[in-house]
Amino acid sequence: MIHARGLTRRFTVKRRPVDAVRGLDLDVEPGQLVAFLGPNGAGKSTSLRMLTTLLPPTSGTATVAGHDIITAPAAVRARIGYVGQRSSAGENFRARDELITQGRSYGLTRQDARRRADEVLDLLDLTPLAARKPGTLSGGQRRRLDIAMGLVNRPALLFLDEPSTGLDPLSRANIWEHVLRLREEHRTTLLFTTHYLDEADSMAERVVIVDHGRVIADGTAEQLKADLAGDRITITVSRPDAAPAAETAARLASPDAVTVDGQAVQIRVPRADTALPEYLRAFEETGIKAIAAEAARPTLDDVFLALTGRSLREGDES
Ligand SMILES: Nc1ncnc2c1ncn2[C@@H]1O[C@H](COP(=O)(O)OP(=O)(O)OP(=O)(O)O)[C@@H](O)[C@H]1O
Repeated sequence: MIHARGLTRRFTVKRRPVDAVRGLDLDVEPGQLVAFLGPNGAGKSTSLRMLTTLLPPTSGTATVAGHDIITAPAAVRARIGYVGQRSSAGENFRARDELITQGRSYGLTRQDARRRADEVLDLLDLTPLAARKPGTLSGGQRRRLDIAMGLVNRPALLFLDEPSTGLDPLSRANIWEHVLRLREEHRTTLLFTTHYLDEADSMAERVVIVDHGRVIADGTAEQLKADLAGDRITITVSRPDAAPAAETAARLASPDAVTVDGQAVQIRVPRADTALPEYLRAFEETGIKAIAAEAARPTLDDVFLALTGRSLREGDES
């Protein structure tokens, strides 16, 4: 469904080059649900905009939904849907009319455009809101309308750029319910970008992590966590400062696997169940009293940290 080779995009900002995407290779099979995860400025949106023909690449090639993005952009656009970060619906027309206009722009007859508008309203549970103007909808309802707009042409492949950013948890869950239904009922191939680690982890069957315009990891969330991050154990000690405990821990683990946070020492290990008793024994032997211990499975943030030395959460806050 997507075959991209060496896609790059350079912008010039104040006469300086900015390499937003530095050689994207990506193959997505029909029906896959793929998350594009990365910090601010990693090149996620630029990649999506190239794959959807909204932005010409500086170099590289790609076929999307069977057509070349450079030589046959209209054929690509006819077969895909794109839901950008900003809402695509205007303010002045009713939701249903927006959808009809969208259908007409794809060459549907007035009658077919109306029929399709009603279908997508139903698919996104928006029928009761069909006569409302987009500006009067809540954030979550409006995002659903954006998705409906992206589905008017029955795309085999839908790109969603941060579909749930800025929404409250309930609206986020609701958006996902609809996206998953779409996939189940229509086998739509889905590629979405997100900052939310939990969303990529729980929703996507495949996670592509990008940083500084490059893919730095690609696999199922489980694979990435098992291969790159390992488990994390946290031991809290009775002393106010855990630095001596960290020194003891570093004798059993590699020093960069150990971090200190106040009274707690965190250690990255391949398997927490066997490692934890070893560390507790070592602490006891050196006269360090542990008052609490816990083991945690890794998150995708641990994967990103292992790959880059940075936290994806830091990127979120910036
Ligand atoms: N139109 C543009 N002109 C100049 N620079 C741009 C343009 N679009 C993107 N960039 C730059 O390219 C880099 C990648 O941006 P992009 O929006 O693709 O990242 P992103 O991963 O989608 O980030 P975010 O999560 O913040 O949306 C950034 O440094 C950004 O400032």
